[in-house]
Amino acid sequence: MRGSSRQGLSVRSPCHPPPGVSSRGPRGRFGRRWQTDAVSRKSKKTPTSLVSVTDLEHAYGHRVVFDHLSFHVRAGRCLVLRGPNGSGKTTLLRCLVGERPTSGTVTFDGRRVDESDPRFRADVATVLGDLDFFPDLTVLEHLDLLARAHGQAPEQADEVLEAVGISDVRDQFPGTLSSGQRQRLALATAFVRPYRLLVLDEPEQRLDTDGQAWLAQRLAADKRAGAAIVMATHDPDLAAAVGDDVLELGA
Ligand SMILES: Nc1ncnc2c1ncn2[C@@H]1O[C@H](COP(=O)(O)OP(=O)(O)OP(=O)(O)O)[C@@H](O)[C@H]1O
Repeated sequence: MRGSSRQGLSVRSPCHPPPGVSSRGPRGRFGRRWQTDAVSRKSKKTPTSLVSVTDLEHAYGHRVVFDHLSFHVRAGRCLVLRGPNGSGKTTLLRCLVGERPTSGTVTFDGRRVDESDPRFRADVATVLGDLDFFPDLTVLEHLDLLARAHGQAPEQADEVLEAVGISDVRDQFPGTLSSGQRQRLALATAFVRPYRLLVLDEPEQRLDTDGQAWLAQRLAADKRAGAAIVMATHDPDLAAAVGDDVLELGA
């Protein structure tokens, strides 16, 4: 565990605390760039809080990844998770979308998160890790299936393909795509459907410069449209372009 002088946020790394720092003391820190009221030691549940996290802890066996973590995310805001490899960003994102934490609560729109709840699934889009695509569905067929499942017009898949910049591979199978094209397809699976909360794990990875710029613009537009975003990223430019609040996990 490194660093302990923190403004109220509790994040714990898997490592040992330094001398004088309680193993249950507050950890993590606010980024300086984004003054925030969305991340606080004590979660303030307001009518516009879409996501509320209260006293969250997650451990793998005896290894505590974080504890005493409380924050909330409002509609139209983006919370950026930062921190070195292994600091717990993915684990936290997974807890937001249904992985059972060791203790603490996560609510979405006032209800405890339950990934089997159709309302939750309708409202929350995720791009977490490398997605498993059906090997014998084309790029277009994947998006078409998702668009229809979420009640979208048939042309929605084509529009998103165009927007994400992979319309030229629309008839290819996922196994034939480059890694950057796969990432664009992964993002398209979220963008082809409506959502109130978007949860992203390093969405910038494997994107070229144009793709990164487009992604930042798209996420900014999502916020203006009222979506909440929680995003782990190692890209300071993307964080600066989209983030309103930042939660740094230590290591
Ligand atoms: N299923 C698991 N079983 C045991 N330990 C795990 C498991 N998943 C993650 N961990 C451990 O939990 C810690 C946090 O992992 P996590 O993937 O959340 O980190 P991260 O901040 O997302 O890292 P990165 O920046 O590399 O993506 C790591 O030490 C990791 O080894």
